[in-house]
Amino acid sequence: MNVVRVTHGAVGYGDRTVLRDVSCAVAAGEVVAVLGANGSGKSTLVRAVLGLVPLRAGSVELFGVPQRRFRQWARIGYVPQRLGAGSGVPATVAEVVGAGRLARRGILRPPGAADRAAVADALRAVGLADRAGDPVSTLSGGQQQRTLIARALAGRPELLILDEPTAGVDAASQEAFAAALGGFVGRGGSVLLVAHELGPLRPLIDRAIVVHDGEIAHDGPVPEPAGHHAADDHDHVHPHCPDEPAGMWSA
Ligand SMILES: Nc1ncnc2c1ncn2[C@@H]1O[C@H](COP(=O)(O)OP(=O)(O)OP(=O)(O)O)[C@@H](O)[C@H]1O
Repeated sequence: MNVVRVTHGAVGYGDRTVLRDVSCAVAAGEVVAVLGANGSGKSTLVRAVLGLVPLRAGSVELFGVPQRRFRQWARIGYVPQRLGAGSGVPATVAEVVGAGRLARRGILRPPGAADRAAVADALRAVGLADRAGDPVSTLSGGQQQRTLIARALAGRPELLILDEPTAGVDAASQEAFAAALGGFVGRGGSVLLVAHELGPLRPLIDRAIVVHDGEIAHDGPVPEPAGHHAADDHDHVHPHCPDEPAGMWSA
């Protein structure tokens, strides 16, 4: 079963077309990375999958259901790009992560034992259990990003959609995030992830989609960093984008 399927999707802003004709899918249990140059439309693709920007043509299915009829949003956890959990919000880490339970429990019911357990599990998964009571504003940028990932995990989603989850994040937080994602995938979760640099996430990625010039320029193995092409043992299995900048995919 596909948890995400985009068929001939076109998306734009105003009179600008960003994605012209995009078809791609994420199968249940798969970890798919969306790669591409700055401004190529990676975020636009995941926003279109989530229905945050409308399609001009084509269609999106989520868990086999046309997006316009899909209502089971608790099955999907989303971490947007550079949100900044701490910006002016006096909430504690546990409160922010607890917000990830709202879709599951409904806003008027007080949190129960299952909610508290899910929050504790999510905090442990990202290595922030000891910071639960601290204001988010006292955390580093990487720890704040981990808080947002814990919030998505706390909803016990089946599919995680992450937009550059490790951009600008310190090495310790990147490793903690990779471990949390590995645990999620090990329990059968599916992931669609926008990335610039894969870093410690690389071993988790099953397939890479490269967005280029409004279309999918590559859908297959993770492209090797450009420097590896010179190696004698380089197994040349992937097609190149016509003007792929050197080192764009370097981990
Ligand atoms: N809300 C918006 N209104 C108008 N134009 C937008 C909007 N969001 C994105 N764009 C434009 O659409 C293009 C694709 O943006 P998008 O954020 O999807 O690219 P990206 O591949 O995720 O880039 P980056 O790697 O820099 O995050 C860019 O030229 C961007 O300026």
